[in-house]
Amino acid sequence: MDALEYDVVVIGGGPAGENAAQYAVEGTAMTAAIVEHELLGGECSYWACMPSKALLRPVAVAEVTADLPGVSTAHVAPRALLERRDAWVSHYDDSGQQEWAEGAGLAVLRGEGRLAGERTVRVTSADGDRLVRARRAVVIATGSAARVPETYADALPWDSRDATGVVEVPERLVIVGGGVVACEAATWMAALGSAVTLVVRGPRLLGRTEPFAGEAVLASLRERGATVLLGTSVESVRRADPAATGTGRVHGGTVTLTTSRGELEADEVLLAIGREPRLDDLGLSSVGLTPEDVTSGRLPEWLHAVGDASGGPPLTHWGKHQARVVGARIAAAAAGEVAWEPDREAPVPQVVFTDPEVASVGMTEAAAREAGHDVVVSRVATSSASGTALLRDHVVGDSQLVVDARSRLLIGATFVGVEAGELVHAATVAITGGVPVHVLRHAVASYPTAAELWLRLLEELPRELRTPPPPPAG
Ligand SMILES: Cc1cc2nc3c(=O)[nH]c(=O)nc-3n(C[C@H](O)[C@H](O)[C@H](O)COP(=O)(O)OP(=O)(O)OC[C@H]3O[C@@H](n4cnc5c(N)ncnc54)[C@H](O)[C@@H]3O)c2cc1C
Ligand SMILES: NC(=O)c1ccc[n+]([C@@H]2O[C@H](COP(=O)([O-])OP(=O)(O)OC[C@H]3O[C@@H](n4cnc5c(N)ncnc54)[C@H](O)[C@@H]3O)[C@@H](O)[C@H]2O)c1
Repeated sequence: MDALEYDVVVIGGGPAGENAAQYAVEGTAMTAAIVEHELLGGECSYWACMPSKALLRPVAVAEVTADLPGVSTAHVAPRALLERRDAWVSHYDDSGQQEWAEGAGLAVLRGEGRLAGERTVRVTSADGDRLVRARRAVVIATGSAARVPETYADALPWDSRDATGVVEVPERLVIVGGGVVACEAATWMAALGSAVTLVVRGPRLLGRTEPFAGEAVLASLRERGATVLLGTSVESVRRADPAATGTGRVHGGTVTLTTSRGELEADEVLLAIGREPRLDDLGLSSVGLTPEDVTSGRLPEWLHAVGDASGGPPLTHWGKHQARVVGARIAAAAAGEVAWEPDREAPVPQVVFTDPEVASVGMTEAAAREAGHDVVVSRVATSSASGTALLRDHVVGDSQLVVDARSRLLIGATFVGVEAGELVHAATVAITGGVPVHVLRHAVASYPTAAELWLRLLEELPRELRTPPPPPAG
């Protein structure tokens, strides 16, 4: 079998894979190929970020109009909302992405990619197998898949693809999980008309964020009619006539869940209990590696992993950042150079697009204390700046900074409420740049913008943090 040859071969054409390929060869004479077995653009473009945010934005705007005298109240129009989603996923057609890739000088090889030895990828498609050799590097960018434990498998539950690709709106929807997918999906499915029940194993929603953030989302979901059962585990699941009807359609008859609080009946059950890197069946053993080697970064110099497949935070912007770093490393190594990288580890921001919005970066207060920081916290109501208060009548939620008192550096921030997703970026910049809080106080926000909340947060810090730390004794 004649092998194709490229400098760089990327397995998986999601946002991480695309960025790794682009950054590795851009401005060089090198060539790159992306191997993709589904839609170029990946989970994010067709079944995750894009459709979910296309569904959530009109819902959020309607919520604001209901809380903003001076405009007529808008209502969600389910059919039009689903059409908006369909437009944002290009009707599940990736020809636009293919054009982008070709324009960027990247080859797209359609088929399933598997490692088949050092610097070698076997691509299997309906046309048969092809070997593709990488002169310099192979990048694993195969993303992640939703977790579906055995208990649920026979009931053919919905996963996030069904929720973002919803076609039939189930009358009664049970969502298992209390994380990001569960909270966001509960928001748009309730807006589409489902009676939503969240079954949450843990004691709170959004367990990895500050407790006050999960509490605000809990109150809001209950206010809009969702039932949220905290501290509840699912013991068994049965379904009448399960049927593989297709993505976003109800997968059969009534589902009965036996939980630690009794039985629940629903027309559909959405599993939102986390994702796992897609590393099985990737031919890792052909180069003596296991999935754990990939997620712990024990890789030979020619092999890289980026995005969800790397086991890092499963977020598009983080995967793309990793991919740009890896791409630049590959390009620099090919030129006999070493890519410049900052000493400070980049913090990972995340925005949860619920109402209220939750945005965070860096460490929570509890994580910072556990890591041994001398923690100072400043927390204010998000409504406490004129610029935030103006945006709607009832601005709910708190915002908080976590500061290391010794270094005066910001190490974490959480914003809940209006413009949270925009407010958090200043925190990301401050942490990335190592800007101490006494300097940050001199970054003046315009009046009356939401960013003035920063002044309120910095004013709440102890006065001694308004000056540089005293020089070390002796
Ligand atoms: C419902 C939902 C909403 C989300 N919303 C957000 C959000 O708002 N913001 C955010 O930052 N993150 C969000 N995420 C997370 C985000 O979707 C992922 O972090 C992101 O898609 C990861 O990108 P990736 O390129 O690593 O993987 P993916 O996007 O999963 O792409 C991997 C690609 O590899 C292909 N592939 C896999 N195996 C092979 C193989 N063997 N051969 C060939 N091709 C292969 C797949 O077909 C796929 O196209 C959301 C996730 C979900 C589930
Ligand atoms: N806006 C965004 O950035 C966004 C939106 C959606 C998804 N995502 C990404 O996708 C990833 C996956 O989202 P997710 O919500 O599926 O995962 P998650 O890790 O956010 O939440 C999983 C939830 O399921 C619970 N859980 C885990 N195992 C369970 C079990 N066996 N039974 C019952 N409950 C169980 C956990 O306690 C948690 O509440 C997230 O980590 C996130 O990074 C991001």
